[in-house]
Amino acid sequence: MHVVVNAATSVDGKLSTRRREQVKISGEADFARVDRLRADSDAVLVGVGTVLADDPHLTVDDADFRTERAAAGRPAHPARIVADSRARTPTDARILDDAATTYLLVSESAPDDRRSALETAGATVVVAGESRVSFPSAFAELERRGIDRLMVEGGGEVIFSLFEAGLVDELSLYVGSLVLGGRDAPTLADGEGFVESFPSLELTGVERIDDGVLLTYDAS
Ligand SMILES: NC(=O)c1ccc[n+]([C@@H]2O[C@H](COP(=O)([O-])OP(=O)(O)OC[C@H]3O[C@@H](n4cnc5c(N)ncnc54)[C@H](OP(=O)(O)O)[C@@H]3O)[C@@H](O)[C@H]2O)c1
Ligand SMILES: Nc1nc(=O)c(N)c(NC[C@H](O)[C@H](O)[C@H](O)COP(=O)(O)O)[nH]1
Repeated sequence: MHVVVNAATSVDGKLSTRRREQVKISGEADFARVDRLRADSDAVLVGVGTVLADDPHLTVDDADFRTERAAAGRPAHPARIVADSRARTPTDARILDDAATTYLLVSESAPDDRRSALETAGATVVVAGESRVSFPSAFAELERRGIDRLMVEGGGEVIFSLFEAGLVDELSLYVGSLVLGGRDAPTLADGEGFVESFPSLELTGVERIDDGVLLTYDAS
């Protein structure tokens, strides 16, 4: 599986405010680039933290991109994936509508009633990990289901775990020209943090977009 992490941060490295409210950091051109990245992917993954904070839809906006996918025999939208160990995703979340397939990655500790409520709401549940979703085994299962190109849109907890597991191949980071501040605001990679053997990246691109800059890295 090829994993591309895409996110937008403020110049001080924040994904959103200390209240975890969604902030539109990207401008029009960068959101168009993100839409292209989604259209080129078999699936888009976020953590349950992002679902609870943003209620995202994670579909392709551009009709031409959807037509292109259909012409290639692919569904109009990539599959959507939520990492959600305890099946906390609300059953009325936009990500569960029938616009696209939605996989819910849960752990063995997810309550049965929550699992079946979310299956009834349209999710395809994949169990991977004892108390927390294990991305290596979840990705192996998703690969068996035909997902080769995965886009990850955050948030900071999930992105840290993917770097920790050595599962990131590419990173595209849009840095918007604003300061969000906040010692408790989510950043690109939160989690426990590294104290040694820091993942090192190779800078492959620097491009001005809207009033910010897009940095692309090879991480494999
Ligand atoms: N600017 C951007 O590009 C961007 C992108 C995305 C999100 N955001 C913002 O970021 C914030 C959400 O980020 P977040 O870090 O709180 O949430 P997140 O990374 O989206 O989700 C974190 C949750 O995922 C679950 N999870 C399951 N398996 C995991 C694993 N192996 N490793 C890590 N997490 C795992 C955990 O909950 P369980 O233990 O219950 O499973 C964890 O609390 C929101 O404010 C959102 O607006 C911004
Ligand atoms: N590239 C990017 N720039 C931003 O300024 C921003 N706030 C996000 N945030 C990513 C997060 O995952 C959002 O929840 C989805 O971008 C919402 O996706 P929809 O529009 O509902 O499909 N992503």
